[in-house]
Amino acid sequence: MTQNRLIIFDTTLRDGEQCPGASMTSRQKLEVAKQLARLGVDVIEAGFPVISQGDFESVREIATQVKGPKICGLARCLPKDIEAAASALEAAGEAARIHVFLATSQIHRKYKLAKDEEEIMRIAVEGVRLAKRYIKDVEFSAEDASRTEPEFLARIIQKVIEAGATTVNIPDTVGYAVPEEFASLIRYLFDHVQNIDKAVVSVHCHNDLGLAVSNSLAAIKAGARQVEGTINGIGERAGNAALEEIIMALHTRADAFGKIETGIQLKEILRTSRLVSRMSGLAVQRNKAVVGENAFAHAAGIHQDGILKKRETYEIIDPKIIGWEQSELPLTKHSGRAALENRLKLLGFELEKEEIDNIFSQFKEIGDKKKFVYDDDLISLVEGQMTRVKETYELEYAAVTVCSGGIPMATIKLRHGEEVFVDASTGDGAVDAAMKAVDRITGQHGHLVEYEVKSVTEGKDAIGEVTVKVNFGSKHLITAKAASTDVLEASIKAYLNAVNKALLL
Ligand SMILES: CC(=O)SCCNC(=O)CCNC(=O)[C@H](O)C(C)(C)COP(=O)(O)OP(=O)(O)OC[C@H]1O[C@@H](n2cnc3c(N)ncnc32)[C@H](O)[C@@H]1OP(=O)(O)O
Ligand SMILES: CC(C)C(=O)C(=O)O
Repeated sequence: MTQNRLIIFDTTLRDGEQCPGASMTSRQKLEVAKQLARLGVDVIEAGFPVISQGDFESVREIATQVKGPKICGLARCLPKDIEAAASALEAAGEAARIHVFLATSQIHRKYKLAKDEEEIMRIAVEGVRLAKRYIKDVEFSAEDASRTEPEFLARIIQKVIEAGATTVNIPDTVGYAVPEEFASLIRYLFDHVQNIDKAVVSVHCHNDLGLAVSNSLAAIKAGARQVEGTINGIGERAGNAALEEIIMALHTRADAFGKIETGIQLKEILRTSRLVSRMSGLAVQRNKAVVGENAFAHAAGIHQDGILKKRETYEIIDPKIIGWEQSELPLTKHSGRAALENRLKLLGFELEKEEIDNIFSQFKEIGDKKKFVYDDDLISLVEGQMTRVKETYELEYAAVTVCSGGIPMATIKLRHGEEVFVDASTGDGAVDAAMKAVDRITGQHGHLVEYEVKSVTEGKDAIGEVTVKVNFGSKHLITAKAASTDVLEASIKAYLNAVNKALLL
């Protein structure tokens, strides 16, 4: 391996599964392990075999079936743990790794383990030696390393390497470290552990302060050549370092981190994230970097315009290289003309500037009422635009009161050129009352032959599209439509459209 090759150690199936509610069945874990192999991780920590028969079986199954990466099992520095791990990993042969750990910080030594430094040193060395009897590839983790006295940490790391550890892991177990300090600790170990070149230095960061990825990257810059983490950053408490974020940071900012190589197949990243989310039952937050639904969705009009002119104006990663189909430009009230026009073109509509202007103002009105403006909403707006006639009368205002057992009453205000007319009417229902009020102003007398309301999209805030067929005397059966998030408004506008059409005949 070259000096710049970074070993990617995935612990989704061990530390990731420690996330409350993320437990997976053996079958699910096997499926995730196969996908991690396709992703190209170097080591899969498949579980902690001593903790349950289920974990033992799933490590054994993964060790038997998954080829490519090393398969690793976790163990405390206890013979029963090490023996269980060695036994579960047997089928992996040369690809097996055993991972023994022991806490080294003062607080863990004193309160959790009730052991002094020398005892901790002895137990760690004995744990590594015993593991080494079963498996050549032994990783030792100094749990809570970032809160351990650096001098003691350096001594214990030196001793476990002498005992045969091939990887020494420096965990920030409780997510306490900050990047510059963590990088200094790694540099300190390179400077103070005499045999450090005999092992790979690894880091394993937790996210309690939201710094897991930053700390991991700082450690890589300081010389760590194995990084541990999980897909989607799942794990104990606030989780582990998200591997997909580390990988994409290294890929995107080679100028900042140097040319670090990994065996990762970038195009498998999204698929892996989605599989882990489904199998663990843990949803990925929408705004999560790299794999969240919004990671490549641009909502602001200015950004959408920039993206349409040159993707790189607002995107530092090409979403296609990690498995996304493309960036998204969702239409919302924040969108501008550029995004609207682009979407209309993709829907196959070539419209005049004036038509787009009309649709744009209606689009903004809908955007104020609904979270998203969907394609079907747009199609309905375009249809309205195409069937639009010169508006002799325009609706300025409508108020309709309906109360159970009472008589519906509508007040309508219409503009006719410079003039404004207001009138009111009762009716057999809200729509009937409104239509009669329109008739009183316009002098038309329409008879509603057909009336249909349909929802254009799903959801409570969906646009309602109203189609009316109105008879203005036997020869004039006129069809007209209108759409609005308020079906009563759509009904009045549809009827008024019919009246305007009749006036043009
Ligand atoms: C930072 C990490 O993520 S470490 C990994 C954490 N993962 C897990 O804990 C996996 C799930 N755990 C379990 O199923 C259980 O805790 C088991 C099976 C591991 C142990 O269960 P129990 O024997 O009932 O012990 P319990 O969990 O109550 O306490 C842990 C014991 O392990 C000891 N221990 C903790 N770490 C180590 C270690 N690295 N080496 C040796 N002993 C250790 C503790 O001192 C304590 O021993 P004590 O009971 O003599 O005080
Ligand atoms: C076992 C070790 C690596 C661990 O999970 C931690 O310290 O967080």
